[in-house]
Amino acid sequence: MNQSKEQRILNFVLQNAVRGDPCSVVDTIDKYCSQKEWAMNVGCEKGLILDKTVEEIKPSVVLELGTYCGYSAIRIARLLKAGARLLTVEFNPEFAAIAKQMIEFAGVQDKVNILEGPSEEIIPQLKKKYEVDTLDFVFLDHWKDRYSPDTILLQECNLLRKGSVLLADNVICPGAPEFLKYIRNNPSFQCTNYPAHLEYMEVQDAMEKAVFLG
Ligand SMILES: O=C(NCCCCc1cc2cnccc2s1)c1cc(-c2ccc(F)cc2)cc(O)c1O
Ligand SMILES: [Mg+2]
Repeated sequence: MNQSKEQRILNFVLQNAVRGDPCSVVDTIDKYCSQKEWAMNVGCEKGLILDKTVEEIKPSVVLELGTYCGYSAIRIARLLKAGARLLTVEFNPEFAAIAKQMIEFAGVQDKVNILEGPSEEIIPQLKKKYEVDTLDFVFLDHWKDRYSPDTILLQECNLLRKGSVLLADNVICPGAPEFLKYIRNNPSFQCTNYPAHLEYMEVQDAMEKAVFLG
């Protein structure tokens, strides 16, 4: 049975990156996906916006929606302080299995917990099952039409506190128009747009940051 693209990316990392070195894993994925096969990692340009946001917040508890191969989970986890943790949610079991191996190879597995399932099921479990009080940072990178319902769900589950930061990928390409409409018209959020390019392409994209005002 021939390999999936995600398996080929993982194999390239296992053969070319440095075990235990998250930066080399991130750079190796970017090298493969810019030179050989495009894949929907947040990439290096938007990855820098993600890095700066994490460095600014210094979060203790992070939620990522949309793990894929683990690229952004590794980017985030490498910047987390001792004791901080990342919960990352993936819907596709194959992707979750690839991400687990990628995260372990990078050596950040002690900071990362991969949760398998749809966001609308997982989010309501975060407090009781995953012992979350509130979330300091949420990276939205899953189904684009789930961004606004899941932002509402996070509020309903009392998972946001004054100052919680949401960062959404792809608000231009593929686009999340309903989310932008919702979040920019909501007085409980202070929004900032960060124009960028679609990963590995010369196509316009952007990230949207939204700070919850409580
Ligand atoms: O779809 C994208 N990401 C979402 C994958 C959703 C799977 C999940 C659903 C779900 C539900 N619940 C919990 C966890 C999860 S994970 C995506 C797509 C493009 C893209 C694709 C073609 C193209 F021509 C131009 C851009 C670029 C990107 O950066 C992306 O992130
Ligand atoms: Mg994305």
